[in-house]
Amino acid sequence: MMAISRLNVSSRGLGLSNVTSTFTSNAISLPSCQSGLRNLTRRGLRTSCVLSNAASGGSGLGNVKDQILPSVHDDEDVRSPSFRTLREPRTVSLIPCPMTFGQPFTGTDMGPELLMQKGLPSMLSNLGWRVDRVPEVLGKSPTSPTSTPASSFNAKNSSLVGTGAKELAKICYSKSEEGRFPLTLGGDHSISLGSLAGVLRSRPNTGVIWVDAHADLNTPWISESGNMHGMPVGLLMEGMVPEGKSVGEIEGLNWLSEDWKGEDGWPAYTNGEKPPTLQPSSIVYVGLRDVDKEEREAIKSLNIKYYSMYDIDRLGIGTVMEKSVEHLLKDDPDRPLHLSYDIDAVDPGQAPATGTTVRGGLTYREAHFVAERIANSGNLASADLVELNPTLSDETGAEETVDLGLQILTSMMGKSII
Ligand SMILES: NC(=[NH2+])NCCC[C@H](N)C(=O)O
Repeated sequence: MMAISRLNVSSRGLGLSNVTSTFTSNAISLPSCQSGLRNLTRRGLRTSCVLSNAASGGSGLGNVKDQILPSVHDDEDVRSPSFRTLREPRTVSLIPCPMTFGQPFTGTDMGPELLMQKGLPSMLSNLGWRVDRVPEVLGKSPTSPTSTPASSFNAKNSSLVGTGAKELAKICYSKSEEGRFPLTLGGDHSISLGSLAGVLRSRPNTGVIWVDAHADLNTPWISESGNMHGMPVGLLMEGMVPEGKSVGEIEGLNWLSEDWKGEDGWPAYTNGEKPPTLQPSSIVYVGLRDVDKEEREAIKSLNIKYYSMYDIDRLGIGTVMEKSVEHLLKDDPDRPLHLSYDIDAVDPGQAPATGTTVRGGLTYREAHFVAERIANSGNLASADLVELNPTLSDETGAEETVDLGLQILTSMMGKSII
């Protein structure tokens, strides 16, 4: 036990620069991972290479592989994901959302296609899901950032982000209404403004698990960067908008204002309905390690539940996830849950291909466990996986990150070891 936890802690210490440069030199001079292993072992990084074999689907070292098997347990078994808040037959709506205007890098739009090409739809059907493939959500006009006037708010590309999020919100809303599981593939994390708003409109009592290195609790009134991938939680969270201001006045976000007139797929708020919001008690953060000053203050003053990397080191991921699930389900065991998974929650050693890497993240197994435990709650009803950007790492790192994304997705959708 001691040995395992020490190994975890030390693998957190492998910084992006270390790991990436090791892979970079291997990628150029050594074609196979077997050769990579020799180099890595010399540097004492054997774990990382075993992971890269696992990620590449089992080729290479002996029996290291990742199998996609649905659970064989019966409903009584606590390990058996039942997705019981959904309508039968259990259907996942797979929503590719390659939108990237919430942060500065291009390349985040490649995530959905890579995940699809690598077989996500058939993996999901092997897990027992009916798969409803939704056409790409790209957002409508304005079509290019150059045609967009600069936002008068500290929210870069807000018209593009907001219009795109509205399109996604419509889809997540209608799929949730049909009792399906909206599974959104980003794109940067600003898309979750849309997925979460859509899901919350249909299922207002949804509880949220936000797995991320960052809190994404900014608003244009407090953000240091103005990047909207740092704002999806803040824009929906009750208590984050200053007195006398409203999210609906931001360009592109009028669909979140109380006097929204309504359009096809996103009706006006009538009969006392309010625009979707998230209560501070309805979210749990897991994996935080890079939180802006104002976000920290908001987390404390709103009493938002969080488990930072410090807490994960202290308590272990098992306890952290028990407490997270218990926090969200204590008052309503039948509450639907939404899992928003930013790949940058994972340590850059295992997930280098993303835009805002922060050292000291979740290990490979912790990254899986988070998804497995939420699936096993039986309450998971919607999810996002965001911020894969294969252009921000060498080829090996890109492939490992996409493969890890696929494994996290299949874990949250019910893949089980036994
Ligand atoms: N989803 C993300 N990667 N978010 C990063 C946010 C970083 C920083 N807190 C910001 O607001 O700019």
